[in-house]
Amino acid sequence: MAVIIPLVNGTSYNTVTAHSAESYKNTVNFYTKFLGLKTQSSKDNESILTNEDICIKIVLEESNDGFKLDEARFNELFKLTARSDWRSKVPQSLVFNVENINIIKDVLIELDAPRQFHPSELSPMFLYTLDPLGNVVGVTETKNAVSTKPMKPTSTTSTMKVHSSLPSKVTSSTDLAGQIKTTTNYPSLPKAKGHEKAIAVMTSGGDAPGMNSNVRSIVRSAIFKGCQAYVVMEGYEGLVRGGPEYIKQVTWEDVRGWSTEGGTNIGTARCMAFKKREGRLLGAQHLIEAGVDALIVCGGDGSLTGADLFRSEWPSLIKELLETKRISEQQYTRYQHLNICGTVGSIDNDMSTTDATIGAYSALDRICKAIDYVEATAYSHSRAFVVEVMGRNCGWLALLAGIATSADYIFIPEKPASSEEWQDHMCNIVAKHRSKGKRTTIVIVAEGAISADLTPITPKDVHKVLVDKLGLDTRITILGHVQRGGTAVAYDRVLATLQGVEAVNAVLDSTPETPSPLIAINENKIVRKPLMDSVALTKSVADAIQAKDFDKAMSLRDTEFVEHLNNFMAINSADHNEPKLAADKRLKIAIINVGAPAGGVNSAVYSMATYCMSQGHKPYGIYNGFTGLSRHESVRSLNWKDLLGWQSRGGSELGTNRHTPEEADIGMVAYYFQKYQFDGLIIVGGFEAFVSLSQLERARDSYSAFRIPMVLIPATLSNNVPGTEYSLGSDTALNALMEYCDIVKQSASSSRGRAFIVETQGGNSGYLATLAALACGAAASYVPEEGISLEQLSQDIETLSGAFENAKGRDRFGKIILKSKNASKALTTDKLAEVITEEASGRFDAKSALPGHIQQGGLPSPIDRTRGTRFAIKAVNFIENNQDLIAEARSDDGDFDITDKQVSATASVLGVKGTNVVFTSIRHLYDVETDIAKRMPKIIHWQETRTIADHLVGRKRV
Ligand SMILES: Nc1ncnc2c1ncn2[C@@H]1O[C@H](COP(=O)(O)OP(=O)(O)OP(=O)(O)O)[C@@H](O)[C@H]1O
Ligand SMILES: O=P(O)(O)OC[C@H]1O[C@](O)(CO)[C@@H](O)[C@@H]1O
Ligand SMILES: [Mg+2]
Repeated sequence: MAVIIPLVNGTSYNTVTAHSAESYKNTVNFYTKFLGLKTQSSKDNESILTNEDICIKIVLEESNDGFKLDEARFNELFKLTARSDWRSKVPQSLVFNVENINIIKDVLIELDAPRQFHPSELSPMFLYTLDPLGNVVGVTETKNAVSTKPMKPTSTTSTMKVHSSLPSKVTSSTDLAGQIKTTTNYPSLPKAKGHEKAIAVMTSGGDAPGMNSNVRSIVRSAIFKGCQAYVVMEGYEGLVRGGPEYIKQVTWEDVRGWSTEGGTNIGTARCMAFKKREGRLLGAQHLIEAGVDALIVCGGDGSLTGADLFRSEWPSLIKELLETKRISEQQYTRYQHLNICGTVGSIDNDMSTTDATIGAYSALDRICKAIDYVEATAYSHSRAFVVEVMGRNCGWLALLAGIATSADYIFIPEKPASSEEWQDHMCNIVAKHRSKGKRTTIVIVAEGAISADLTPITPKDVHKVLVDKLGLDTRITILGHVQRGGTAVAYDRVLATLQGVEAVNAVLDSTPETPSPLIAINENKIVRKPLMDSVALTKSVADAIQAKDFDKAMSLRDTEFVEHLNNFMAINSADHNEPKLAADKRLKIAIINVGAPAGGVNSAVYSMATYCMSQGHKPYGIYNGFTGLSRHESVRSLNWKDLLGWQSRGGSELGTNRHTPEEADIGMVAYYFQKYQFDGLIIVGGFEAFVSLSQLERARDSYSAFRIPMVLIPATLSNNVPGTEYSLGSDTALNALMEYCDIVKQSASSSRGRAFIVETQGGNSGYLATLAALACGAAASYVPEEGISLEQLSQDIETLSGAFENAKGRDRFGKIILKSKNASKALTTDKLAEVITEEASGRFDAKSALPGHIQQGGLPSPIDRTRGTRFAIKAVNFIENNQDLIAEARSDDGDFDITDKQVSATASVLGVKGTNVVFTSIRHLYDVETDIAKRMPKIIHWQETRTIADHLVGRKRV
C-alpha cells in the first residue's frame, strides 16, 4: 500500500483521505502537531485544518484495507523540521527537511516546486515509489514525464519542496504513476478501465433546456469510465418500441457541442403505453435485448414516477419475460437488478427534495425577459397585463417570476383562496399600488392556478375582474412554449453537467441493495436522494392539493418555496398594509453598495427596503459608497415609489465605488452613523465590501456608532468573497460570458480551423473562467490559481491540433479557451493567441476575444434577482435578531466589551455553503479563511469543477 501526503499552498485546499479511524486520527494529529495547523471545523469523519498558508481537509472514508499509520510510525518516518521561512510571506512555498527517507515504508511523497512559480523557476517534481521494506524503488520525474525506473535509496537527508496534490484515495504503489495527477475531491472520476457496464440515458416528459448538457455529460462520463454509452430515443416510447433504432450506442463525438443547444436531441415523448404494465414489460425486454445494465432517466415528476414504478416492478417483469421465453435464463440471471437513476429535468420545478430541476431557471429566464418587455408597453399605456406562465401542478415559475419582476399579484395552485377572497384581495393590492402612483399592473397566473374549491382560475377570469372592478385597460399574454425554448442558462448547463457526472457515479456505485437514487441539488451541493422517497413526497403534495389540504401541500413543498412565498407577500404589501412589528421594535436600517456593480444588487436594495416597510422599520440608502457618505452626507430615506422597477434593473441604483471606510474617512462615517442613529447596516458588495465590514467591526472600540449588527451580502462577479460559494452578480456575469462564448464558438465553428481565447474578468479568481468553460464545453481554461505552465500549454496545443485533424472540416468543431485576465502576467491574451497560432504551424489559428465589461451583464438574471431578495430579507432578519445581543455588549459607561460569540453574531457575512445559507463571523473569515494579499478565500470551492470540465472535453493534464 501507499499513501500520499499532500500539502497545499494557500490558494486551495487539499483532501487527504484516511481509510481507518486510526489513520484518520493520526493524520489529523500529524498536521496539527508537526505543521501547527489549527482545526477550523470538524465532524466525526472530517476535519478542516488551516493556518495562514495551508488548508487541508482530512476525510475518513470507510476502511477498505485495514491500513494504519500510528503516531510513532509517523515520527519515525518524518523528522520534519520546519524551516524558518515556514510562516513567512512566501505563501506558496513550504520547505521542509525530510529525514530518513530510506526507511519510509508504504509512503509516497510527491515532491515538487510550488505551483504558481514561473515555469522557468520550477524544479522538477519527483514521485518516489517505495517497496514494502521502505527502499525507494522508483522515481518518476513527472515534470518531463520520465518513466519510473528502479534506483538506489536516496540520501537520508535532503531539503525538498513539498508540492500540493489532491489525491482522493489510497492506492497501490504499483499503479501510482497513473493516479497521481488525478487531482479531484469531487466525484472522483477514475481512469477508463474496469467498468464494462452499458449505461443508457433517456429524456422524458416535456423537454427542458439543459437536457442536452445532461445527456452529453452522462455519455462522456460513462465513456470516460470505460463503460458503453447508450441513448434511448423518444423517451419511454423508445423503450416500448426497442431495437437499435431506438436504443442506440453512442460515441464521445456524437454529443459534441450539445451543451449549447436547447431542447433534447434524443427526443422525448409523453408515452401512454408505458403507463400500462404491458408497455413496461416491453421496455424491460428491449433494455435486456440491448444489453443495457443501467438506465438514467432525465425527466419530470411523471417520468420519475414511471421510473420508480419500473424499478419496483422489475423482478416481476423479468420473471414474466423468462416464463414467456422472451428472455433467456442467462439474461434473467444477468439482469436481476434494474440499475436506475433519475436526474430531474423539467421546467416546472415540481419535484420534491431538489431545489431546482434542470430547465426551470431557463424557463424562468424566458418568463422574466418577457415580463420585462411587457412592462415597457404596460407603462406606456398605463395598462394591466395578465401573464400566464407554465406549471400544471406547481406554482414555482409563477412565484419566482413574481419576485423577480416585482409583479403586483400571483396565482399559484399551492395557495388558493375562495373566488370572492382572491378577487377582493387582488383588487385591494392593485388599487393601492395604483393609488401610490404605479402606472403598470402585472398579474401572473400559473397554468395550474385554482381557487379553494379547485376550480381553475384562468387569465380570462382575472382579466374580467381587473376590467369590471378596477376599470383597468387590461391585456392577456400567454407565454406558452416560448418558455421551454432556447438554449439553457448557465445554471442549467452546469447543473445538468454535474448531475450527469454524479448520475454515472451513482450507477457505478450501486449494488442490488442500494435504493435507486435521484440526483438533486440542495443550495449549492449536488446530492443523491432516494428516488422512491422523492416520488412519494412529490405525490403527497399533489394528493394534499386534491384533498384541499393546502396547508399540508405547502408544508410538503421545499422550505425554500415557502420562504419565497412569504417573501413575495411581505414585499408586495409593503407600505400599504399595517406594519408587522410593534412601534418599539421598529429599527433604522441602512444599506450601502461597495465595489464594482453586480447583477442583483438593486434587487437586494429594493427587497430590503420593501421588507423593512412591511415590518415597520425605516430603510435608508447610503448613496455612492462610503465616500458619498463621508463627503456629501449621502443618506436618503428610501421610499416605495422611488424604488419602482429597481428589482429588474442592472448595475447599482444607489451608486457604488471601491473605497473602504478607512479610505473614505472612517471618523466621518461614524459621525453620520451617529447622526442618523442607525440600528443596523447591510453592505452589498464584493471584496472591498468584505474589507469594509472588517474595518467597521474592528473600529467598534473607537466608535460606538458601529456597535450595531452589520452584515455583508456578497455581490461580485468574481465570486471571491470568503464565507460564501455564491455572490450576487456571479450568475448574471456567467450568463453574459456564456452567451458571448456561444457566439464566438459559432464563429469558430464556421471558420473550421479556429480557436478563440476568451479573456474573463474576476481578478485573481478563476471562477468565471472555470464555470464558463464547463457551461460551453471549452477546450481548456487558464486561471490565476494555476497559472499557465508551458508544459500544459504545449499539451493543450497538441490536443487541439489532434482535434482539428480529426474534425476533417466537420461542423461543431469551433473551439474556445477561457483565460482569466490574471492567469499569467507574461502571457497576455493576445500573446497567448499568437503563441498558439505560431505553435500550431498552420494546423489552426487562434484569435483573442475580449468581452470586458459586458461580463457585468445587462438585466440581472432571475437567479441574482430572487437571491437578492432572499438574502436581503435574511439580512434584515439578522439585524432584527441580533439587537439584544449587541446591546448586551454595550456597558453603561460607554466601554465596549464584546465576546467572540457576539462578534460572530453581530458582524457577519451571509453566504451559501454547501447545502446551507449561513452567517459567518467577519473576524473569523478575515483572520483565518482569507488570503488578503490575493483578495481570495483560502478555500476554493469550485476546484472540483475544473477537473470535471477537463474530463468532459478530454483535456489532458500535464
Ligand atoms: N404513473 C406512471 N406510471 C408509468 N409511467 C408514467 C407515470 N407517470 C408518467 N409516466 C411516464 O412518464 C412520461 C412523462 O410524464 P409527464 O408527462 O407527467 O411529464 P414529466 O416527466 O412530469 O415532465 P414535465 O412535467 O416536465 O413535462 C409519461 O408520458 C409516461 O410515459
Ligand atoms: O408540451 P405539452 O405536452 O403541451 O405540455 C405542456 C406542459 O408541459 C410543461 O411545460 C412541463 O411539464 C408544463 O408546464 C405544461 O403544462
Ligand atoms: Mg411533470
